[in-house]
Amino acid sequence: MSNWYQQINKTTGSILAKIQNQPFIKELMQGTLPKDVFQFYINQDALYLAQYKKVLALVGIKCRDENETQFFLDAATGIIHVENALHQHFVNADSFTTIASPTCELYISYLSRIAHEKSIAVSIAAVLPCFTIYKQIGDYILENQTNKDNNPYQEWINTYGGEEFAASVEQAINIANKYAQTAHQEELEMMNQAFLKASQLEWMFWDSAYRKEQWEI
Ligand SMILES: Cc1ncc(C[n+]2csc(CCO)c2C)c(N)n1
Repeated sequence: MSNWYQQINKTTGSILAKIQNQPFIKELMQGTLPKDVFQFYINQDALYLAQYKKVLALVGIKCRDENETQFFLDAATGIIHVENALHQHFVNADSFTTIASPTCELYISYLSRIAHEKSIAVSIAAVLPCFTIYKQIGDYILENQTNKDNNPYQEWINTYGGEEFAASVEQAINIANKYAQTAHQEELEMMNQAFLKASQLEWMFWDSAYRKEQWEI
């Protein structure tokens, strides 16, 4: 499979279009997203990132090439530095919860299960939408917004749009494509399923934040 990502990105294109149309993304772009909704998102995202960085570290040590290992371990440490700074900037410590919402729990549990139980190729496919969807959404907002000077969420938008993040996303895609090249049919299908599921979970994560999803019981 010479360009696995190009194919799966095309197949899952309708999910990206649906994310662009989510009220969370529209209001984030307009700067009208209610503060409490954004706060809920940042809080849940902090819980997500705390687990996601461990998943990335696990993916890193499974890689067969030391440059790939370095890439995922750097990405994991990058989360500690960059994203924690962003969260500290936004999170009001008094209202911070340590309880993951049902969707947050589902997403981190899913990634953790895949990284622990499946091959390196499938594990990379599962962690990839986290990179690619945020890049696509960051770029989409930067290209379409008209309020860069007065959007209260500009710092968040700038983190995921633009050049610096693009280089890291490209590297993640290249590594995924490399493993897809030597994957057999059954493994390719599992890669596709993992990428699809993680993309669906990205949609669900924003949807759950917009609804400030709670445990019903
Ligand atoms: C639910 C959720 N999904 C993806 C990201 C974006 N993201 C988190 S870590 C990372 C890789 C290294 O920076 C990326 C792109 C997020 N914040 N929250």
